Amino acid sequence: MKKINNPTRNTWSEILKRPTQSFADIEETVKGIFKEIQQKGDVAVQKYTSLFDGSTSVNSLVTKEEMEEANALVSKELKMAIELAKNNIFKFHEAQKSQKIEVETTEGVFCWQEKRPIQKVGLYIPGGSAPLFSTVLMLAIPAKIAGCTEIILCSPPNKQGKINPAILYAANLCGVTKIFKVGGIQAIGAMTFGTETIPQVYKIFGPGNQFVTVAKQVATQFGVGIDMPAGPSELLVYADVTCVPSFVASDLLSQAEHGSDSQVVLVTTNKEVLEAVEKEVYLQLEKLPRKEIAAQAIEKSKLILIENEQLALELINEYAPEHFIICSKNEEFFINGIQNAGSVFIGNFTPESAGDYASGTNHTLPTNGFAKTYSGVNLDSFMKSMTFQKITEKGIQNIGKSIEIMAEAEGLQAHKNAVTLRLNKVN
Ligand SMILES: NC(=O)c1ccc[n+]([C@@H]2O[C@H](COP(=O)([O-])OP(=O)(O)OC[C@H]3O[C@@H](n4cnc5c(N)ncnc54)[C@H](O)[C@@H]3O)[C@@H](O)[C@H]2O)c1
Ligand SMILES: N[C@H](CO)Cc1c[nH]c[nH+]1
Ligand SMILES: [Zn+2]
Repeated sequence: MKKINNPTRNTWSEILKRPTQSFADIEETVKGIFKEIQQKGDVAVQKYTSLFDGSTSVNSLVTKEEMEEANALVSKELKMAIELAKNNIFKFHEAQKSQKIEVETTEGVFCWQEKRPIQKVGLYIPGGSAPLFSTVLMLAIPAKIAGCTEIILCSPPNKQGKINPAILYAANLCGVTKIFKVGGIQAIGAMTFGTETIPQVYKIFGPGNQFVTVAKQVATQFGVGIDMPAGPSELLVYADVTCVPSFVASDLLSQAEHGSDSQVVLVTTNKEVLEAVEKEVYLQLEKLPRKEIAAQAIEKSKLILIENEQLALELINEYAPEHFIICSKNEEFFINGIQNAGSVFIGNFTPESAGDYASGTNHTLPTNGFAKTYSGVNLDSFMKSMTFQKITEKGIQNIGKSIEIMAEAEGLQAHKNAVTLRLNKVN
C-alpha cells in the first residue's frame, strides 16, 4: 500500500487516479466487436464468447431444463439467505415509488407528471471472476417493481457453457423473462442491436469490468440508454481513533478482492490509525482465498494521512468514491458534507458488504468519479417521468397573450397562430 503524507491539492488528481484502462484504450475494440454483431448477429456473438470465455456452446438461451437443474443445485441455506436479501431490497425499492404530481399553474392550466416503466430492459450480471448473483436481485427487483414488461439477462458462461446456478435461481425468483449465456462486450452489443436470438432492449443495466463498462458507454452512441458507468469496485474509508482497525482492513480487502483493478483508499488524520490499518490489511490478506487478486489491488491502493477533517472531506468529494465508509466521532460532519459518493456506510458496524448483499440499498453504483454526476441504480432508473397538461378555455385566455408575445419575439409565427386561433374562438 502506498503511504501518502499530507498531499498538496495540486497532486490530488494524480494520487487518486483509477488503476483501470481509459475509455480511449478500449473504445476501438468495442466498436470493432459491435460492428461485427450488427452485421453478423449470433455468429459474431458466438465467435467472441468462444474467444473471451472459451465456451463453444451454440445455443445462448438458457433452457427450462437448465433452470430446473440450477434450482436443484442451490442449497436450502443459500435460498434462505437470498430470500432475506430479496425482502430487504424489495422493501427499500418499493418505498421509492412516488405519487403523481399535479399543479394548476394558472387558473385553468393543469400540469402533471407521472412515471411510466421502461418496457424493455437488459440486465448484465458479471460472471468473469465471481458469479455475482446478488446483482440479479439488485437489478431485477426494482425492474419488476417499476413494471418493466420485458426483462432479459445476459451473463458470461464458463468454459462448459454454463451459468452459475445461483444466478439462474435468483433470475427465476425475481421474474426475469429470458436469460442468455453471453458476457462482456458481446453481451452489451447483442442487447444494443438485437440478434436472431437476443432481443434488442431500450436500456441496459448492471456493473461489469472495464470492457463491459466501456461497451455500455459506446452503446449510448447507438441510441440505447444505460444506467451509468458502473465499473471496477472502489471503496474509500475515512477513519479516526474511534475506528476498529481490523474492521477497516476487512472492508478495504472486501473491495480489493473483486479484481486487480479495484481501488481502495484509506484517509485519516491519525498516523497510528494509518499504521494499524495497514498492519491488519497484510495480516488478513494472507488468509484470503482470493489473496492473489486482492494483493494486486492492495499494492496499488493508497493510505493517505491528511492534516484535518475539512481537507479530508474536500479530497473525498474530489475523488467521488463508489462506496464511502465513515468511521469518525464527527460522523455528522462527513454525512452533511459528502457531496459525491455512490453509497455511504456509517459507523463501525456497517460493513460495505451489507450494502453489497442484504441491507436493502442497491449495489450497482457509479465508479471512476461518475458519482459526481450519476446516482446508483434505484427505482427511477427503470422509469421515465412524463408530463401531461390540459388547458381549459379559461386557461388559454389566461396565458394565451403571453405565449403570443413570446412566440412573436422568437420569430415563430406558426407557434403564435396556434394560440391566436383558439383565442379568437373563445373571446
Ligand atoms: N460498480 C458496481 O456497481 C459494481 C458492482 C458489482 C461488480 N462490479 C465490478 O464488476 C466487475 C466484474 O468483472 P468480471 O471480469 O468478474 O466479470 P464481467 O462479467 O464484467 O466480465 C467478464 C467478461 O469480460 C470479457 N473480457 C475479459 N477479458 C477481455 C479482454 N481482454 N477483451 C475483451 N473482453 C474481455 C469477457 O467476455 C468476459 O465474459 C469487477 O471489476 C467488479 O469490481 C462493480
Ligand atoms: N461491491 C460490488 C459493487 O462494487 C457489489 C458486489 C456484489 N457481490 C459482492 N459485491
Ligand atoms: Zn463487493
